[in-house]
Amino acid sequence: MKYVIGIDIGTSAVKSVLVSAEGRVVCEHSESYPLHRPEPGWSEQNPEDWAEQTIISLRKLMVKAKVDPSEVEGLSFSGQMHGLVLLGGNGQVLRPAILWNDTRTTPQCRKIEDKLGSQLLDIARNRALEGFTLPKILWVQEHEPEILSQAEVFLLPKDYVRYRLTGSFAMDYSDAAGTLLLDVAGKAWSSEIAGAFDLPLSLCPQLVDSSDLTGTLLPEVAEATGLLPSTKVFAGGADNACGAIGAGILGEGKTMCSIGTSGVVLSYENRKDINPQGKMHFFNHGEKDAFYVMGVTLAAGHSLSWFKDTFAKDMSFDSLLEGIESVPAGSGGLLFTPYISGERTPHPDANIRGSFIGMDSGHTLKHFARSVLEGITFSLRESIDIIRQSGKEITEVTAIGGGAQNEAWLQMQADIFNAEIVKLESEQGPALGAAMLAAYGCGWFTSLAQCAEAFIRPAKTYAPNREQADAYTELFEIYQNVYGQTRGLNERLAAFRQ
Ligand SMILES: Nc1ncnc2c1ncn2[C@@H]1O[C@H](COP(=O)(O)OP(=O)(O)O)[C@@H](O)[C@H]1O
Ligand SMILES: O=C(CO)[C@@H](O)[C@H](O)COP(=O)(O)O
Repeated sequence: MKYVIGIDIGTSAVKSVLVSAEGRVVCEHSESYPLHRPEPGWSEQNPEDWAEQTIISLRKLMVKAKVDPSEVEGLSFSGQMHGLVLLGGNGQVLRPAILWNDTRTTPQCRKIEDKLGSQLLDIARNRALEGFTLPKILWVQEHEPEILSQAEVFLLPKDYVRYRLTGSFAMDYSDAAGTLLLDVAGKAWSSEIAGAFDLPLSLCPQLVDSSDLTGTLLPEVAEATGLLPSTKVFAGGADNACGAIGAGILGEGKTMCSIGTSGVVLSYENRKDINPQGKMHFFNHGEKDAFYVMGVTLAAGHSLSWFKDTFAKDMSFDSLLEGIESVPAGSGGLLFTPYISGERTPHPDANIRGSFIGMDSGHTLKHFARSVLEGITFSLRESIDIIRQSGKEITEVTAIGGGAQNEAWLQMQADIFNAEIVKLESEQGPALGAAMLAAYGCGWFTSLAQCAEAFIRPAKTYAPNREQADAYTELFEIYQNVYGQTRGLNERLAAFRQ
């Protein structure tokens, strides 16, 4: 039997999956690492933790799976997007990585908009958002100039791990698209954008396609993981691009909803000339020369894990959510907005914070749990609506990520999105997508779409329930009012956030 490995460098953990030539996930292993919040709004991780835990995770995967290392032909990566890793001349990490959910860079975003004006949307196809990489580089330029002056190259999280496994630098287009330094349609680093901020283009690594071979394992890594040094390492892609591959979003009209730490609604796009005017992200796909539009809820799964850790620490997700289907739509008049770390789509606002509106003495933990799920799903519906307004039809959505494990939540997505929800046999979309890039890169298939036919298996479909969907249409309208009604209050409260 032959195998490939997909490695997802997530925000909370690295997940490795061993996938057989028939597309069966025969073994998986996960190792977590900490996230540091040294100041309000900051979010950092230690790149060494990603590298160490990836090696540990691969070793444990190989021990558990008991397969001969010679049967593992290749591996590839999926990674949390946008995180800035700055490396010096010897490849040493110069400061902790600044992550996608770090919101310190509002002034740098305004600076980018002022300097580039409409050029930004014309070239990078995306607006300046706190989570993207260029604002983070400008923050370091302004606050830690001595660090930037030592930097030889910047990488994104999975590129750093790949560098540690192979010794070579590269970045694929799907991840480079989230830096704001890429000419997305032209597939090249933008000298206009880099030049506007006095950044040398040499800071940007070599660009590759997601399925390109970037090397083989360093001998010491092979020894530590139990793999062979000849194991082929393919570039990989952004977690959302890999999630799209792992969910079979490989053709016009296909849409997915991923609920991980963040939440994402993503739709395939093969036209490179569309310009969503910054309302949605527009990024390169992991499939060569394809694209996707995407809306992001910053704290989707994170809202639920925050709620559980704060109010029901000793409960598992399953026990917290047990019986929520018996709470009616609208959670007894309780409405939650998931803005606990600010928001992106449709409100790019680092200052907004979440709310529970309508708390009543009759509400129980179950009402709160259901309203958290409803608020997260309403926020994702806002992205669905923007995509529908752009002329795309969305009648079916493939659900992936940790949030796709709960049946009641999947039914709620069908009711709130007014679309059929397809659950797959494995909700490990990004890691599976990374494994598919390796399988395609190894030449097992002639296209990713052919690989998807062999690897992706739908498990169950959830159809909208008319009565519930009608109730949600009314509730969604109320939900959409909360942002405007609470924005001013949150601006005033920001001074008290310590
Ligand atoms: N049993 C479950 N039921 C519903 N949601 C869950 C369950 N387990 C995890 N989740 C949600 O999934 C999220 C983690 O998803 P995952 O895709 O692993 O995230 P990431 O890749 O960002 O680390 C958690 O924050 C939680 O909200
Ligand atoms: O910032 C974005 C996309 O633009 C996030 O989707 C990150 O890529 C990480 O997401 P998780 O998979 O950890 O939720």
